[in-house]
Amino acid sequence: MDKQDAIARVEELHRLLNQYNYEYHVLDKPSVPDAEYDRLMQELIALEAQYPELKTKDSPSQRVGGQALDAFVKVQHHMPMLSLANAFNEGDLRDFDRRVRQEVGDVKYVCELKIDGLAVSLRYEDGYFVQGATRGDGLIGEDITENLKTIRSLPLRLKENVTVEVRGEAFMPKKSFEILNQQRSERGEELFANPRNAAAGSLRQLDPKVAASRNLDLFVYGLANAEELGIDSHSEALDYLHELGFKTNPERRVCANIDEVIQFVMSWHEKRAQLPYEIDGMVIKVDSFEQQEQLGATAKSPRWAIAYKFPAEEVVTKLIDIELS
Ligand SMILES: NC(=O)c1cnc(OC2CCCC2)nc1N
Repeated sequence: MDKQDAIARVEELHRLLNQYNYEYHVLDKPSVPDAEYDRLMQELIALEAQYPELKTKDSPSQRVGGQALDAFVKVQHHMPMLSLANAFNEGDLRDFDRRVRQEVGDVKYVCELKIDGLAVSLRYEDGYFVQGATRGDGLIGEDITENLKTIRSLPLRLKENVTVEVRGEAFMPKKSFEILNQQRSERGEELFANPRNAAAGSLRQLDPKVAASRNLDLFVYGLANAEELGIDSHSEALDYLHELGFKTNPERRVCANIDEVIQFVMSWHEKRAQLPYEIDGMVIKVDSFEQQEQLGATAKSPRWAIAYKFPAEEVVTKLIDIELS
């Protein structure tokens, strides 16, 4: 194949592989068999070997591209990553609602599952993933771009060529956690205490190949620069993120008042055991960005959002049957 044809074919392969990856890992609805995906990937790798100048950073072949690092570079967040104040019971939620309505009057809330993983910030420029970082102290995080690229539900290129700063939670599904600890137990290695620690430990690996082996996943839940994109509410921002190709959590609900919030929150206390990932509570946010602006934030946390923490279950320690020698 001559270079001109190769350029066109590589672009088509990027489009196909990104689409099939999106269908499989974001929609969980693959439209082609894995063998077709693998065949196209092999074709791309062969063309990139034949024409190295066609191997770009955003290529689907470069998800596990990075060399092992010596250390993580620090990153200053364009917009600080705030943390959440906590509510522990219905009264705390009603107090939150009262404070909010005193300030801004009638509000709608968006209720989301609180994914128990690691908060990350993702930067995209003209539709391309350019940098990912941990929360750190909220102002300065660690650059874990190469590790985040290994998460298959993280799009390397968006469906629109926009520049966005996105917040999300990287997590390890329960099944992946169990398999990982089973493997570590067989190798006599120290076990991870929970999926959150396993996800954090995986993303802090200096070698992306280790992160790639950990089957991490990602839900995005915030668009930091939504207002400059002319979006008026958090619920619209989440719909837009989904249209861009991100994986958003479908179990969210817009509630008209705190009674609906409380009913929804309590319904998930029991149901969460059936989820394929761990949640440690719910996050309640004022929907309107104008009202969020009016409410503002303290040094640490927004006044327009609160986390409701589920009571910790009594930890039933799973005795690992120890081979009695
Ligand atoms: N772990 C979660 O699922 C989660 C965490 N945080 C937020 O939003 C915070 C972020 C900054 C202000 C509101 N939403 C979430 N869903």
